[in-house]
Amino acid sequence: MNNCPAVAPADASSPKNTQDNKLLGQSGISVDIPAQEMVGSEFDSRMMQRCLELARRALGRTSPNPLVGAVVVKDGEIVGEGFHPRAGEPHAEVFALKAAGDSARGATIYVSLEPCNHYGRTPPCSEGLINAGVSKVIVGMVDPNPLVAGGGIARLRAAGVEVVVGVEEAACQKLNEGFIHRILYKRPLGILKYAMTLDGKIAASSGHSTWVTNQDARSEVHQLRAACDAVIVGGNTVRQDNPYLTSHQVGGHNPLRVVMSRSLNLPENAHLWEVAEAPSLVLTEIGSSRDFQAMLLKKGVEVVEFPSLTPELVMTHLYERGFCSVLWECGGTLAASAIAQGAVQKILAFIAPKIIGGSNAPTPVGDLGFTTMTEALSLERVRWRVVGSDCLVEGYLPQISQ
Ligand SMILES: Nc1nc(O)c(N)c(N[C@@H]2O[C@H](COP(=O)(O)O)[C@@H](O)[C@H]2O)n1
Ligand SMILES: [Zn+2]
Repeated sequence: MNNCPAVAPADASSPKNTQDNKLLGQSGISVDIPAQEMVGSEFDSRMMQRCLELARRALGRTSPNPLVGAVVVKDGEIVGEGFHPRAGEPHAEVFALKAAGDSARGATIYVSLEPCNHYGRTPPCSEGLINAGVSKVIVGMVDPNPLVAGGGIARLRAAGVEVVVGVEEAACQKLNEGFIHRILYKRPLGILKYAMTLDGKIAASSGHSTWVTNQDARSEVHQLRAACDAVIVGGNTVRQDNPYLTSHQVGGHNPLRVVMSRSLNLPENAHLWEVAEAPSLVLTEIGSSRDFQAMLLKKGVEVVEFPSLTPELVMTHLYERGFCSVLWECGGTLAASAIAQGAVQKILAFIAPKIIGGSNAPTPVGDLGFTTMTEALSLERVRWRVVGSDCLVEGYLPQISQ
């Protein structure tokens, strides 16, 4: 799968989904390249792919910052590499320049995101590159952050550095679709993931659901968790499945495991209350059981009370915590509310070639209030691929007018 995120909305303050399917390079921020056309040589593409490979080493750990990789090339050879490890630490370019040392003078640097041009937690990379004497900068994508937004490229060009923009642009945007969404919409990207049988059920009518999909699909879900900042379930999922929601990867990142429960009618001994491996957060409403809250706090589980617990407010809360991407792994009722409230932009549906039947067996998305097929949400930029014996369908939701 290789598609790019929806970006460049008319109103970037809106948390709702967007139908605007333009590439970042085509809109809002001006970039002098036509999208979809190959920019740069095959060698440039290979170097940019190396940048993305380096960037992925920090998967799940950089929010609210992006994943960025950089490679310094001199006389056709890589002389320095780097990636951004986490917010507050130096940017990818700084690590790559440091590794290159004096060889950076007159060299070309590839970087998957436009070099920054502002004083944030760290100083501007544009100045660092100019001071190091690089002669050419090859950029994957323009930084949507309004503090940068083409300013890094302009600064470099003003200093006489040659700049090429848009090498492997779609792949660079895809890697940072959560960061882009966060910057443009002031919300994390919401990804609804579910696994269902060929007849559209996520469990048997008894509630039994282990396992709908094969091991390959479950490993893919573990990788997905490792790349996300948080994973959300509702109380029903805790009661019925008692999940761990970890990435099951040695040394891999674990997302914050979030439970939404108005009543706190939850089991006392759920796996999610074991926080040695990964942190947990319970979101509830004011007035829910103080005793249960005290028990959770004692076990190290964070509890936050809302006057009214809704997916929309939860996404606002997670944005304020600095998150870029949130995985909804909930049941159908919560999934429907999350979709209706614009808390989901992307769908990942694993479909297993199995039939369970049962008119009461649960389905992935509950009532959306639609009564005709013309109201159905048609996904955009749909891709699918086979994962073991299952099929994974990926797509983006259109904007819902409310
Ligand atoms: N080009 C580039 N390389 C990196 O390694 C980066 N982390 C970024 N990030 C951009 O700068 C903002 C964060 O700045 P501070 O880390 O706070 O100094 C981030 O929002 C991106 O716009 N860019
Ligand atoms: Zn920087």
